[in-house]
Amino acid sequence: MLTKLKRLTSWHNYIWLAKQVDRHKGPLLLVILLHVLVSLSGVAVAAVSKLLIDAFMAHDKSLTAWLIALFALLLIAQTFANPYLTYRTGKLRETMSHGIQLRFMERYYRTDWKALNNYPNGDIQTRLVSDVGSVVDGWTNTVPTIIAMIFQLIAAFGTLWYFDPTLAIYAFLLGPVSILFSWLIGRKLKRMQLQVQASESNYRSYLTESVRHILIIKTFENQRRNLDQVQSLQQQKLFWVLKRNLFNALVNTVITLGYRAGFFIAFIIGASRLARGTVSFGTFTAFLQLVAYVQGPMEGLSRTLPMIISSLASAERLREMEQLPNEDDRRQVEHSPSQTTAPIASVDFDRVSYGYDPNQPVLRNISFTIQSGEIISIVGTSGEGKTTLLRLLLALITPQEGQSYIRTTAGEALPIGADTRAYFSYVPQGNTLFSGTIRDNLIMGYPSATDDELREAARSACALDFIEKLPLGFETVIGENGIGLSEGQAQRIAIARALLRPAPILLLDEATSALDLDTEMEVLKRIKQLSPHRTCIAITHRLSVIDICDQVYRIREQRLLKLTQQE
Ligand SMILES: Nc1ncnc2c1ncn2[C@@H]1O[C@H](COP(=O)(O)OP(=O)(O)OP(=O)(O)O)[C@@H](O)[C@H]1O
Repeated sequence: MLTKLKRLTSWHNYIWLAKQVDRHKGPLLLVILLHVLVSLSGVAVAAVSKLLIDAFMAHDKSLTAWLIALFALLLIAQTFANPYLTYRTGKLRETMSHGIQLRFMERYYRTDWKALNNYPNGDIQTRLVSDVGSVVDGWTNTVPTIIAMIFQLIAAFGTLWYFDPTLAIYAFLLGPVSILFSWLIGRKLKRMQLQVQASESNYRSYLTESVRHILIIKTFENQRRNLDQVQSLQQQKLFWVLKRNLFNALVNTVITLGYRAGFFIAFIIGASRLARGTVSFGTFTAFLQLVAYVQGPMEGLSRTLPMIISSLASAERLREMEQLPNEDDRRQVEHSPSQTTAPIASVDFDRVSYGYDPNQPVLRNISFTIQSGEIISIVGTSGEGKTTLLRLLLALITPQEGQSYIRTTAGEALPIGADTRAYFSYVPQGNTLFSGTIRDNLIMGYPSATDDELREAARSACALDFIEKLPLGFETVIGENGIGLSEGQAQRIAIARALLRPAPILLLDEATSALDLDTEMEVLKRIKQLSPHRTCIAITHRLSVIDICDQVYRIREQRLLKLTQQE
């Protein structure tokens, strides 16, 4: 925990926070300026009110007229400045958080896939929404408020000093003690803020998962248990939120006590001096307003501490994501292989070993050569490492030992990495459709596909018939995860999506498991007849499919074995 606290206040966080505002300096300066002007206008109103009362008392008509006009002008300016400030702050907050969120997502997509496995969806969402919000609030609210308060404090104290130095000193009394006190207890507050954020993340992660798995919760009649768990996480969150709030309330009480005591003493002294005639009515009126502008900022500055802590804690959490390793991007290729790369000759693995935990290999010393156009089947019992092999091909994970290449007909050997993903099209296990139309889903890997290409891919995946029977055809809107379609239909759309992408190697991870045997055979035959031929690596549990494959491999005890016809 102590190292966490040290990290929180490390200068890296301040530098990171400063970088976030780089592209918004102009609008931020405007917001700060408006904040300062609004604060100073309060002091100006107090000063003018004093001069106006004194001018009234002195029966100075021309000065009174000028001051009335100035007084009205200031009040009108205040009325319009506030809504304008709210508008500008709102705009800055939105543009800033959109920018940070966009950069976060860009970075997220480049992050090593395995490193992201440690972060549940809810946690990522908390960082993306709450933490970005807290960082942006720090810039658009806390920083301008602090600067404006400092200006207000100096101006109010200076004005009061000018009118009556003794009253100024009383108004200032105890303020610095409050500020010092609040900064001293800041350390404890930091610890609580981190706990609040951690409990918030756990809670969100659980809610996200519960919503995603509603079907399982209902069918396993797990509602009560689930609600109990929600309640228990709520209690944990409540505990830390209340603890922090209680602590904040205590601190605020002490600060307010200092503030009130200062006001009380200054008021009594001011009133008695008014009675004795040593201060004017005008000065006393100004004092009543200015005392608030001296003590208000001091109180406010003490109260900004939790906001600063919260922004720092969020900066730390967002930086943590940025520090995750990048996936291999030695040669980022942003184009499709059909346009710029030579046709492939083969995919080669040379003594590749991999384990999610390096001490426990899932695959060991795997070697194979798959020639272009071949259809390969990989079989093996559950948990042997078949999906892991596809992940290695897609460079989602990197071998701990050995080499893997794509060889082109031009004789190049391209090491498999993030950039060689352009050679692959993939149908993962499970339902991976997005909400949107069927067309939106199909063109994901090939946005410029023509209608004919779309229909051809759907036909090859045995999906055209049922799509055309839908009233809106390819424009039919489906829900998240393909809600509204049967499992087999969703699978055929996922296959069509992969076929449409102009990539020479097709990876199927139990992609036909929800299809009946005839449809499965039909889909695989059509893939085999595709022109140009594609290399296809299919994981399957159905031995009947094996007949149409050129090679069959089995994974057993971490090894890859080539099966002969007899086996
Ligand atoms: N993200 C991961 N992190 C850690 N271990 C993992 C991860 N994914 C898989 N494993 C482990 O790696 C091993 C191989 O898993 P893999 O998914 O490759 O098996 P599989 O042969 O495809 O199984 P199935 O036929 O059930 O899909 C398993 O022991 C599994 O627990």
